[in-house]
Amino acid sequence: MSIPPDPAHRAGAPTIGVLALQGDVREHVRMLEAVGAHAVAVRRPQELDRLDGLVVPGGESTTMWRLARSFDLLEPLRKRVGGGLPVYGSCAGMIMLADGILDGADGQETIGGLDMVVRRNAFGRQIDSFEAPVEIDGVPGEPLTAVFIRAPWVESVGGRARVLGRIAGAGGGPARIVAVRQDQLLATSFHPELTGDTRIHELFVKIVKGQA
Ligand SMILES: NC(=O)CC[C@H](N)C(=O)O
Repeated sequence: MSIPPDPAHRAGAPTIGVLALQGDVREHVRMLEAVGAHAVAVRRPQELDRLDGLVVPGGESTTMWRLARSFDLLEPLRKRVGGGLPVYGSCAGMIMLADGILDGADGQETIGGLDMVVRRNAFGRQIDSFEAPVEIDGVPGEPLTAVFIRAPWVESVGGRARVLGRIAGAGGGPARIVAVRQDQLLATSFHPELTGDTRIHELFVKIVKGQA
């Protein structure tokens, strides 16, 4: 079945979906609209067809995985990612894009596609939520103020995955990877949609348009 073009579609604006199973969907829709994309919430497999890009929001990755499975979205999502759909995953969304997870719930699966292993809830109890300045490759200007909420970090990347940003380790510990890109896939441990800073969404829209 083909879906008629959306009348709200602005000329030249890419249509970017926000996976709306769970998590902070509205905030991403707002940010995407602010940077000139046409943003739509998606929760059905056929809604993936008309997308130029997709955001997988933060939330809770175990719940998101379970819902994706019961809405029959996991396989269609994997197919679209495998076919080159640009996807940006934030926090739980980063977990959903990872090829491997540590400390996942029993049997927890991901969409995958990004050659990295992430550790869920990695930053530990005392600092469940915090903000830190992060410099991101490809994001000009001041370091971003990154908001971390029970965030994962990236243990390792392989293949064509490229580290875009790290934060200094707590108490002199090792720096931790918090932003990764592999071709048209982008992932951050943090939540840019919760700040007024649109630079990560701008970068993603450029990736969608083939300009970055
Ligand atoms: N803010 C978030 O998205 C947190 C992610 C969450 N801890 C998870 O494992 O899914």
